[in-house]
Parts: sequence; structure tokens; C-alpha cells
Amino acid sequence: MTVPRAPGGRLNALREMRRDPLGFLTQVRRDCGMIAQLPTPGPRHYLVSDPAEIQRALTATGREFAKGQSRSKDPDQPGFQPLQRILGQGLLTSAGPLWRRQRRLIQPMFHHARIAEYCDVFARLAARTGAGWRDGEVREVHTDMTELTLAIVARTVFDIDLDAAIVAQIRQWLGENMATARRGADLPWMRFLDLLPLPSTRRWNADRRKLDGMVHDLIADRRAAGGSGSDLLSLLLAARDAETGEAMPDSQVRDEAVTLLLAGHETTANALAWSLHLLGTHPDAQARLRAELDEVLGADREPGGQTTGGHAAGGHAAGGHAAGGETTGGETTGGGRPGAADLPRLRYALAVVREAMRLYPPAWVVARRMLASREVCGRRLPAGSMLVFSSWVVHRDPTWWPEPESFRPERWLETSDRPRYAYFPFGGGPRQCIGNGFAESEAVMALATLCRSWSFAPASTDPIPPRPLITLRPGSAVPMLVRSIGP
Ligand code: HEM
Repeated sequence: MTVPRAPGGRLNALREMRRDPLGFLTQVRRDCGMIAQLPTPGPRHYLVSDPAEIQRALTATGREFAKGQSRSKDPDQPGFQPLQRILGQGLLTSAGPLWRRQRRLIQPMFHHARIAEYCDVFARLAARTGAGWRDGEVREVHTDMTELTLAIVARTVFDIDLDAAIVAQIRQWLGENMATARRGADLPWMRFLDLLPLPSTRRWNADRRKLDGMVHDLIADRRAAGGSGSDLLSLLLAARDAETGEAMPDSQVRDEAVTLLLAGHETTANALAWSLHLLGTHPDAQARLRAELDEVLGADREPGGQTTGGHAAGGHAAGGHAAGGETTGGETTGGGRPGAADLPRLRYALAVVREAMRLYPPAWVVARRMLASREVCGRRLPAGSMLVFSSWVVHRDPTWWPEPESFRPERWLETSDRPRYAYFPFGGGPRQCIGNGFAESEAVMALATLCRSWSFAPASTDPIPPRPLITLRPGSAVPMLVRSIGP
């Protein structure tokens, strides 16, 4: 049985896929069913939308699937992935024994007990973000959430401050280079543009050199200080090869550090920005969340996350005016701030985060290369084929989700017999996101802290289109009117 192809002729389909990837993939699923061949040049790409097949591929532990495009059938060879150009051989993009060793080494940073320790930092830094706001002003919350999540990962994983130059450099890199980073993702020949002195390539190279220099300075500082802390850099610097006893080369430490700084904040920032947008456009859900926060954290609160000392976070107001919600700078004094012990009871808050990631999955597509010929959805596919799993498509598939386009956090509090892999924002199997538990706790803590002291309403009626780059970002500013909630 042949696999259906995206209709409309290959060139037209390719143009459409590049113009509107989300709409195109959704249409292909609708027209062709659970499996369809995509119009990409080079190795064959198949869109697979059956949760059982997605589970089979992602959770396979043998030598059947690998990450990245390549002609190689060796699972230890990392194939091409656009992100390698910035992340090198870090955890996200490496393969084989290197990946296994590094995953074992880094995993303890993300153990449950460790995340519980981080919860206080999540809430404290979220309160600091709120402390920089004024009652009645319009905030661009995607920028605010990006600064917050970057500060969180910098503090928890690296023990460095938001004000550090490297944090500013990462922010600049992300702002200016994300489109270049995706170069070659679906048109392999575009990778050769890297060899031409285009302005985008020159900017990319200059920014990358700057970023590398900063990471190497950070490594040198940590090494000079004895590297005995419990943060990731100290852990990587202290690691010794079991056979040779050698330390990890600085280039590997650099790749892991940049991977975690990048993978650890961009995705969560998107999840939080979409969550606030959805709460703003669904006042009932926002009211229900606030009722849960009052019940779990107590009704006493400080208006607008009022603060009492130190320095408030700088911010990105999108206009508006100051009116009350005074800050005197610094860390908030508490006022019923959530902690790790509250997490199990913040069920609606978690439901909001999960529902936001269902509708706007930050990692909207995951792919695997087949190392051997096999049957997928009843069709035999050749070795070397790329299977493409789009959480955007599956998370909105009416086969699994009643009213798929509606924002309904309640669905996460109901029992359901939908297949496990009808929802896979963090991927699955051995290469599942290492920051899965970290990200969910962080998002719940941040949302609980902010929504406890502030209400959110959209400041514009313009719809916010999703922008599918490497992550699914809001395609425009997300301006929200923030109002301080009195005690
Ligand atoms: C809402 C937030 C997040 C989402 C949606 C997300 C999503 C994902 C997905 C889908 C993958 C698997 C990719 C694949 O199989 O090809 C992944 C891997 C990864 N993520 Fe996340 N992530 C999030 C937050 C984080 C955080 C907070 C960190 C670290 C602090 C992190 C670090 C990583 C790393 C290192 C990998 C590679 C793991 C490996 O291959 O062993 N992520 N993430």
C-alpha cells in the first residue's frame, strides 16, 4: 500500500509548507490520515499522527531510531539537526556513548528533590518580575517571561545572576538569530548559505564568538574558584572519565552549558506567555485559578507583589501609566507566596499550564530517523526515512480531543481514555526532555505567584498568531493590561 502524499503538486506543497507549516501539517493530517509523505527534498519525510506509532518510535530503546538527518545507519552517529550550529554536541543534539554519559551525569540536577529546592527560586524570581510592574500598565508579557525564565535557569542551574553579561548575550542571540538557526531544517541545501558572507551569517558568527568567549570566561572563573559548588558547571568540571580519569574538555562543558541555558528557558517562556494570554482571554478560567490560589495559599496577599527592599527587576512596559502597586525594590516579603509543598494542591494551575501547552506546544515538532526498514501505520518504509511527529497537529486532533480548539483546563481534571501519546509536549522515551519536571514546576510556581497578585487582560483585540521557529513563539507582542489585586 503506498503512502498518501500531501496533495497539490510537490512544488506547491513545499511552498505552502514553508509559508504556513502549522496550517499545512494540519491540512495534510486531515486530507491524508495518520501517515502522509511530506514534499521535502532529500530523505523521505513522513508526517505520522497516530499516538501509538509515535509512542513506539519515541520509546524504542534498541537501535531502530536516531535523532537527526543522516545516511548513516549507526545510532551512535548524530545526524544533522539545525540546533547543532549553536549547541554543538550538548545533550539535546549528541548521540551514542557521549550522550549516555552526559545524560547520566546531568540527570541529578533534575531529580525531584532538587526541583523542590528550586521552587523557592521560581516563586522569588516571579515575585521580583511582578514587583517591577505598575498597576494599570500594559506589559509585553512574552519579554517579561523570557527574562524571568532565563533568570531562573541562570540562577538554579549555573548559580549566576540575571545581570550577568552572558544572560544579556543569550537574550540578544535569541532575538536576532532564531530564523538563521532554523536554516536548513526543511531545505538541506540552505545549510550551504553558512559558507557565504551574508549579513545574517556574519552576525551569527560574531554573536557566536562572543557567546563562546563568555562561556569560556565563566568556565575559567569557576575553575579558578575550585569548582566545588553544586551547580551544573561545577558538576561538569569535577566529572572524570571512568576509564581514563580525564576531565571533560572545555568545549564539551561549553556545549552542555549553552544547551541548558537555551533549552532551559526559551520553551518555558513561551509556555508562560501563552498561558497568560489564554487566561487573559478566558476570564472564567482566570477567576477559577485565583479561587484555587486563595484556597491553597490563604486569602492574605500583598497588593501587586509589593516589595520592601533591594532592587526590583527592570522590565519592558508596553505603554500605560503607573498607578499604585508601589514597589520599594527587591525581593517580596512573601505574602502567601507558593512553595514546593503547595504543588500537589495547585491542580488547576497545572491544568492551565498543560492546556496551554496542548494548544501551543513549545516544541511543536519532533523527528526521528529510521535506521532500518519497518512498518509504520501499516506501510513499509525504507531505512533512512524521517518520521515527523507534530504535537501541534496531534494535540488538536478531534479524534482524541473533544472541542480541540477550545481552551478548557478542566479537561485535565477529568478522567479520559485518550492514548498516552495524544499529548507529548516533552517528547518521550530515553530522549524525553530532561527538564520536564523542572519546567512544569517552574511554570506552576510562576503562574501562581503572578496570578495571586495581578489580574491580566489583553490590551489589544488583535489575535496573536503562533510563529513556528525552532520553538513555537507568539508571532507578535503579547500586550497585557496588568492590575494589582488588593488584599
Ligand atoms: C515547557 C518547557 C519545555 C518543553 C516544552 C521542552 C520540550 C522538549 C522536548 C520535546 C524534548 C525532546 C526533543 C526530541 O526528542 O527530539 C526536549 C529535550 C530536552 N530538553 Fe526540554 N523542554 C522544556 C523545558 C526544558 C528545561 C527547563 C530544560 C533544562 C533546564 C530542558 C532541557 C532539555 C534537554 C537538555 C533536552 C535533551 C534531552 C536528551 O536528549 O537527553 N528543557 N525538551
